[in-house]
Amino acid sequence: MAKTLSELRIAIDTVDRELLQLLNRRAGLANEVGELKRGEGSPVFRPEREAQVINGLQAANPGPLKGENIAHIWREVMSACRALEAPQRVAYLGPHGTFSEQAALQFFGSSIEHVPCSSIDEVFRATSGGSAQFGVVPVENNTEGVVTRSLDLFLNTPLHIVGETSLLVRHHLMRTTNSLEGIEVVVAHPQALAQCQAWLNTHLPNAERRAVSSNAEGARLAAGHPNWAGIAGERAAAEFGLHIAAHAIQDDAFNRTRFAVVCLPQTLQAPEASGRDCVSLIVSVPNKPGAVHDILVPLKQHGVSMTRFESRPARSGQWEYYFYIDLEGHPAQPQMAAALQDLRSLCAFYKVLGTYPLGE
Ligand SMILES: O=C(O)C(=O)C[C@]1(C(=O)O)C=C[C@@H](O)C=C1
Repeated sequence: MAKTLSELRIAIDTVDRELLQLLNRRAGLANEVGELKRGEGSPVFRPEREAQVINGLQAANPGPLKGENIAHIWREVMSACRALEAPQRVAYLGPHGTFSEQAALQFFGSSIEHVPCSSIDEVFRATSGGSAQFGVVPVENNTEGVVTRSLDLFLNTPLHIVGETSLLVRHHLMRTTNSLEGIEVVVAHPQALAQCQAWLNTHLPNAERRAVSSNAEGARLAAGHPNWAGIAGERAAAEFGLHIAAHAIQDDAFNRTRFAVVCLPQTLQAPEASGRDCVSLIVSVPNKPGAVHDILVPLKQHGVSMTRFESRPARSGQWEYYFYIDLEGHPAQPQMAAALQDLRSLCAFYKVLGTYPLGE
């Protein structure tokens, strides 16, 4: 005979008590790991280990929970265990409610100390100056392209990339009421204004578009001006007590933004191989015919895949460029090590920005 609701709830309560015991046993082990690491002076956060834990559990998952549920649950479990070892301070483009904050929480889980910053430059400064151990910065959007400020700051920073994560970005129009009537000004980050331009042209063609430092800042301003509207994520609407007057107004339904996680090499050296890794480089080549083609040759020869190739002007006044390259693999693999060695010998400038596990 099928179980009654109260019988099922009693069974769930029993399982929850078992989970509670097991989770605390896990936390106790993490505490021991923490002591061991303090003794050795080794880093608390080990992204390759966390990636291996999640990949391993997803592979072993018999269901009915989905693989993505497993990733969410264990990211939170490991976040709590990590915080027991030592609290991790994470800088991002604030204030509270931004997509950058959401990306930081998606990557590190919720057991972190928040360091909201007023600009991308400030995230780099806070992280290289030590007021945060890690920084989370946007690098690329699939509709608007690269976030040029982040790429330019990567060039001279002592920080390196130790992880990445990407978010499906849904922009909502928010204000003090839930109608579109009487909106005179739309305030948001320039990237959000650009990502919603077709919708704005159709629905609010006469509203002024005003760029501010973050979408959450736009939402904060909209909360104080009845004729203004902000464009931001759901968290910002909740944070500033705004109504969503129009949902998901981004022009591309699959609007994704990729974020890089950065830190000083003394906080965390390049993560070891996780099995699904990426190497990010910045290079420049001598200004001669065929030089860009030449740097691709070692990749082909050693069978290394390139997943990204961006250029930024070198600002030398000579039409020279820096190339931002992502390669799939890890320098511990002989073919990657050989490709990097050959590539380096062809470059006028060569900087490894980071080696890290591939993100979601
Ligand atoms: O294995 C470790 O090094 C741990 O510190 C444990 C643990 C975990 O909870 O599994 C926590 C933090 C690290 O980032 C990786 C994994």
